[in-house]
Order: sequence, then structure tokens, then C-alpha cells
Amino acid sequence: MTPAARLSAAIEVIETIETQRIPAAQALKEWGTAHRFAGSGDRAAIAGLTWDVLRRRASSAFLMDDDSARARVLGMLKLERGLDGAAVAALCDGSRFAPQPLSEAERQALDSRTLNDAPAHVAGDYPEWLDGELAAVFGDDRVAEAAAMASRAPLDLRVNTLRGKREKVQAQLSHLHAQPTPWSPLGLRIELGADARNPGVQAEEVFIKGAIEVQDEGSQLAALLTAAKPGEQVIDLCAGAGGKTLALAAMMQGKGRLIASDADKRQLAPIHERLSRAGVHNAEIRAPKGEADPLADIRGSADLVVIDAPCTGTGTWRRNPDAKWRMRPGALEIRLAAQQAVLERAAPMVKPGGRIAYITCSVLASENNAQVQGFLARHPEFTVVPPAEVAAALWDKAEAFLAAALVSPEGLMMTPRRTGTDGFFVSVLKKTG
Ligand SMILES: C[S@@+](CC[C@H](N)C(=O)[O-])C[C@H]1O[C@@H](n2cnc3c(N)ncnc32)[C@H](O)[C@@H]1O
Repeated sequence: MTPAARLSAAIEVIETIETQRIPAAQALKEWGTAHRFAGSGDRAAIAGLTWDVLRRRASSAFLMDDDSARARVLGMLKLERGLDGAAVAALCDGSRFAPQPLSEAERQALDSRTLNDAPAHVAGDYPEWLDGELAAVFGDDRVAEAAAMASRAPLDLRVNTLRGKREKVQAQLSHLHAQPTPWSPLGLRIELGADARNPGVQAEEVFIKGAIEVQDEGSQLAALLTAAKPGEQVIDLCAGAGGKTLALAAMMQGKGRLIASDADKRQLAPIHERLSRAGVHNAEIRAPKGEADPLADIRGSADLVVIDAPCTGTGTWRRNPDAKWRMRPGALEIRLAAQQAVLERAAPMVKPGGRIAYITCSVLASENNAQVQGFLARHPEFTVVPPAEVAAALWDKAEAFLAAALVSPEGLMMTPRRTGTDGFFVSVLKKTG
């Protein structure tokens, strides 16, 4: 397919998403089924265009002064891909399979309209109802922060130190141009272009042998900031598919006791295979069985309870721009209640002097700072470990990391703009009594 034909296809996919109100992944799949002649390169390029339109869904329509699928695609080409009016016109030449030529109004919009007068939620491409939440955290920086949260994310890997060393794994992935991540001593980063096909790391020998896992650098750092140590008793209370469990296991070097649990046993399904591939031998998985609490025996004994809390995932918008537009206020309410419940569950498990690491992949104050404040009010036996002490887990990077992150009395927040990671909040709470 020509670049122009791919553009026509992307307009079609965006139209389907908008009119049928279906998820982007589904619309792309349906398009692929109906156009079996399209090769994998074409599909990847059309998907790239579609995701980029969703990144710029509001600002592209504002720029074009038109909210049609075609306008959003044209506006995205300027805002996200940096094409000028002439370059867009060259793609839309009206030839077979190409989009229709630009109208006068479209040409003018591409040449002269800007986002200068756009409201914050439009310029920053986020749902209007979240403006107050983002203003509370970022103030006037919210447009710049949100724009970074809309930008394409790299593919980050964590090297599993139970199986290999970063330098060696990097050399084994040199064909993918993997580079060390800026903060995590365990991370490798693969930058992906706009039309990039999935690099298929799961088929690499280092992956099959358990030496790497796909994990955003922010998630790696969140695990490191818990400062889990060899010999400790660590409870991963919201283990899900085990991303944090695997990182914690490597930090513990096979020594001590690591218990992974989750309220939803289905979420835990992939963890068994992942732990065995990663060579983890000191982890115990406790899935719920009926009404009984699988962690009933853990009372006042844990050195560390990690809460990788259920959250809205606003910090991962750059990986899933579709989810951002589908998010509703009701979903936030549900997450807030779940976070409070899981914090309450964790408190009695911790031994005196032990700690809770409360982590979210959200940037919203209601899910982060306010949850910590509420918990401290209910549990005066806990205090916040000062963020400077928490950051010390990053050794030589601690000072620069503290300067980059958004530090509050409740904890540390990473954002795509500040740390080049997904958005993550980490608060470490120590039990004094
Ligand atoms: C952010 S996800 C966990 C991701 C996982 N830790 C990882 O790194 O791959 C949050 C998890 O919390 C679980 N959860 C929700 N409420 C819970 C509760 N009250 N107790 C324990 N787990 C809960 C959900 O089932 C979900 O799997």
C-alpha cells in the first residue's frame, strides 16, 4: 500500500471507532479481517496512524476546526508527525486509494491555525472532566505534562539479575538497538518509530531463557524504591500477572520469603509460568479460594507489603491512548474504594518497624496523596518515609531522580515529562508502633 492509501485506511478506522464506539484494537482487527491483502508492514503503519490520532484526538480537531475522522487524521499529521500543509496536500492528491485533495479551509487550517487559544484539556488532549484533578497536581504545567503523557512510549525491558547481567543482555539485543535506561540499573530501552512493527522480544533467546521481562522503567523504579531486601518477608498483595513480583524476587536474590496474592485469582494465572521462566524459587502464590482469606496467617509479620494498587492507569495513557478517552468518573470512584480497601487489608500484616509501599500507575492526587493522607489519619501508627530516604535505593542516581520527580510530603511521582517513564506514584509508609 502507498503512504496515501494507508492514510485513507486510517481515516476509515477512525470513522469506525467514532461511529460504532468500539475500542481501537477491535476496529483495527476488523479492518485487517476485511482487507486480507494488507501486509504486516501496512497493518503496523495503519495502526501507528490510528494510535497517533487517538493521542491527538482533541487537539487535532481543534486545529482543523472540524471533528470529523478525516480532520482528526489531517490535524494529527501536523501536530504529531510534524508535516506542514504542503506535505499533507502531497499525500491527499486524490489519486486512486488516496484521500480526497485538501479543501481550501483544510489547507488554511493546516497553514495558519494553532493551539494557542485552545482550552487546557484540548491542548493537552485529555477528557475535560479530569481538568480539575490534573490542575491540582500540575497547576499550569498540566498541558505540558499531559502532552508528554500523550506521546509515544518506548519499549522498556528489565534485565532479570537472577539470569543475566545488563551489559551481556544488551549485547545479545544489539540488533534491536537496545540502550541502557537513564535511571534503572536493570533497564534496557528500545525506541520504536511511528510505523514500527512489534519487535517480537518474546521470541528472543534472552526472553525465552528468562533473562528479560517487558516492564516500563517507571515500574522497575517503583519496585526498586520499595527497597525489598534478601531475607525479608515480602507480601505482594496486588500481584496480578506478576510484573512487580518478578522484580522483587530479583531484588531478594532468592533469599527470604516472597508471597504473591491478588483478590482476583484469574489475574494471577500467568504468574506461575513467569516465575518459573525467571528462575524464582522463593515465591509462594496464594490465590483466593472461596471466601477464605489466603493471607489470614500473615499478621504483624511482614517486613514489607507491596500494594501495586488497582488504579485508573492515567500514568500509562501514552501506551493506551484509547483508554484515556473511554475513562469515566464512575471508574475513578470504584478505584478509590478499592485502594482504600487494599490499604486497610495491608495495615495489620506489617510488623512493627515494617513498611507498606503504596504504588499506583496514576498521576491523580485523589488516588495518590489523598489516599495516603486518609490512611495516615486512620492509622497513626504509620508515618511516611521521607522521599529523600526512599530515593536512596537508587544509589548514585538518587539525587538527580529526586530533582526530576514530583516530590510531595506523601511520596514521589514520576511522569513521562519529568522522568521519561510512565506515570507512577510511590509512597513508603513505615509502621512505628
Ligand atoms: C495494577 S494491578 C497489578 C499489576 C501487577 N502488580 C504487575 O506488576 O503486573 C492491580 C491488581 O490489584 C488487584 N486487586 C484489586 N483489589 C484488590 C484487593 N482488595 N486485594 C488484593 N488485590 C486487589 C487486581 O485484581 C489487580 O490484579
